[in-house]
Amino acid sequence: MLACRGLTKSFATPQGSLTVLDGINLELDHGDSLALMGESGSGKSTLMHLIAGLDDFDSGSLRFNGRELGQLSETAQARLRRERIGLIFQQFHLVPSLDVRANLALQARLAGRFDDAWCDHLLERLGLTELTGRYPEQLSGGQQQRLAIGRALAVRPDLLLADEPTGNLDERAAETVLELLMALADEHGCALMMITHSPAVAAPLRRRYRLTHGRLAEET
Ligand SMILES: Nc1ncnc2c1ncn2[C@@H]1O[C@H](COP(=O)(O)OP(=O)(O)OP(=O)(O)O)[C@@H](O)[C@H]1O
Repeated sequence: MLACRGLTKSFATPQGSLTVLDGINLELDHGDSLALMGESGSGKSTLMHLIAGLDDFDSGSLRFNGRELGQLSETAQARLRRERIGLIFQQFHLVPSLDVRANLALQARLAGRFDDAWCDHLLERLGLTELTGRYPEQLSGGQQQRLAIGRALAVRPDLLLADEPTGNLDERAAETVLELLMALADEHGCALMMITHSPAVAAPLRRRYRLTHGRLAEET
């Protein structure tokens, strides 16, 4: 479903060009799950941003569902990503003026993929049914992150990208959120790529990769 080949990315800095990704090869299939680990500054978020289309790569190839992203128009790329990729960040990025149900449905509505029954199912699975009329500020951190997971899944994506999704949560809330994230990705058959610093968080995922000096290596 996702195939990166020889992806490179450098940033211009006052000290000169900084090569962050130096030939990344990676494949991810439906139902697969992968932890992306590495020191702070090793390029984990940069790689995720390239896959999500939040930034451009310098060279290499990025194929998603059999299509070379670089060959699609900006609009087609944006549509593909809006419809097929769900993003979850450490900060929840919920809309303060929308209640739980409206936040959950937001991306799916924008992508033209809203399904009432699927949203109800997600609310139920995420333990948010009783809270549907509340606003984000009336939720705990764990509840907010569960809602952000629901929003990403509401679109029925092929790929979920999660950047330290439990980084802002205490241990107990983190555990619940992770279990739900993995269970729902599994039930829905979508691939999951998760950035984490924690070996314990990475352990249940099918594969673990480490970024070092711009290169990606699988941990055995
Ligand atoms: N827009 C930018 N301009 C210049 N340098 C950048 C830019 N974005 C990221 N970098 C640099 O690229 C490197 C990789 O950053 P990135 O955020 O991908 O690391 P990370 O592995 O996700 O780190 P962390 O675990 O701390 O979140 C860092 O040295 C960072 O300073």
